[in-house]
Amino acid sequence: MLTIDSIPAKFIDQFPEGTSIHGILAAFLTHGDPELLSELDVWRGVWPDWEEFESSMPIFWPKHLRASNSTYESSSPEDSQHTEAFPIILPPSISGLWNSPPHQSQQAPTPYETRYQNLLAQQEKRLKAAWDSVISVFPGTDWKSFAYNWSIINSRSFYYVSPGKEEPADWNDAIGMVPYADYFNHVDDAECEVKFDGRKYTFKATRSYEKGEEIYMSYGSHSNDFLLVEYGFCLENNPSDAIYLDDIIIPALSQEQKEELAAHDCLGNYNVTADGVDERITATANIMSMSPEDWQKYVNGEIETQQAFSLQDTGRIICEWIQEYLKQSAFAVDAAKGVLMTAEEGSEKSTKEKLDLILSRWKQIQQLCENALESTSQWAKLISKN
Ligand SMILES: C[S@@+](CC[C@H](N)C(=O)[O-])C[C@H]1O[C@@H](n2cnc3c(N)ncnc32)[C@H](O)[C@@H]1O
Repeated sequence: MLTIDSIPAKFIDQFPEGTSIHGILAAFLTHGDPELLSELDVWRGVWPDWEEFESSMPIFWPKHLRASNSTYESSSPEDSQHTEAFPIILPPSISGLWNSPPHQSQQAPTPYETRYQNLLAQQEKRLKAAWDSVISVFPGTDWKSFAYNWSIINSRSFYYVSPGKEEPADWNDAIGMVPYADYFNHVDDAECEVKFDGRKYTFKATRSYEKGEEIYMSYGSHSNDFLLVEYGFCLENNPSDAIYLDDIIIPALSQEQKEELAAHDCLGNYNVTADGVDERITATANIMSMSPEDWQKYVNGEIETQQAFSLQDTGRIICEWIQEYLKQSAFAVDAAKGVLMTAEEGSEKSTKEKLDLILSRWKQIQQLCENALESTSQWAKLISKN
């Protein structure tokens, strides 16, 4: 394995404190001892090339295709600094932006971890921090070489924590590279069991495979927005696909409601899947439709759920939130189609491919919203009959 433990200490010690393991591994692949690196040649020989990352990962797309709430003007020092506004075409979990109100980002009383939201901004922050560290040690570093190695690690690493060490505060840094195991492609419900015993990985097929059949593994239960940003692809069939309603719900809450919800761990990360909404969304819709006294009784389990709130009121509020997301999706689809028309005139093939990918992602989101609407309205009606 290639981990922080296999890199010579004198290489690691050059980096400023706080440099991510991800950054040091990428720096090692870029500037490490050629003799040590030559041992990895066979493995590295079949890695994808830079062009593949450039075309598949939104972080490397041209600026007009990746408008986001990132505070980094650009992850690439080669990019010129544009100030003009670009249409928002990426899904909100990726861009953190909306085409029409609600456009505020999450206003929680205390910030919370949005692991599956603001994806591009979070990724740019990690890459930029790693880049700043590497150029402080190797000022002449070539941006593309480093960004390539950083992306290789980003898309091909496995969970790894050094023996005897605590898990790092940032889960993105619990990483190591497992030669050849990084050839596995991802499906959500992979028929392959992956185990890590603290030292080594084992991979075991959980059914028999035909000769030549591809064995997939699972990279985790990730939404398609996450897969697109981190790995450059979306799954057609993804049971873990989800969208988030935070930017719609949180601005509609009073400060007291936010504090109350935060105290019950029900503020933020409002997750919608094709099956419907999570309990936090239900609890939040309830706080809006119930008296404060009843809500207290309900969260403390002092009254039966069915007596506690009107399912129709709760269901109606939730459906309005999902409709709001659908409204946003119509704006983004129009914006993406507008960009597509200009791209077609200039017959820019790679731009067209990216826009087609974004449009197909939006289609998935719209279908997910429709399914969630259907299951929420059924749930509201069905249970109220009981
Ligand atoms: C760990 S590598 C997997 C092996 C990869 N095919 C290779 O050797 O380059 C992860 C990359 O594989 C691709 N990938 C993995 N699973 C995929 C899938 N289900 N559909 C499309 N691309 C996938 C993506 O480009 C992703 O960034």
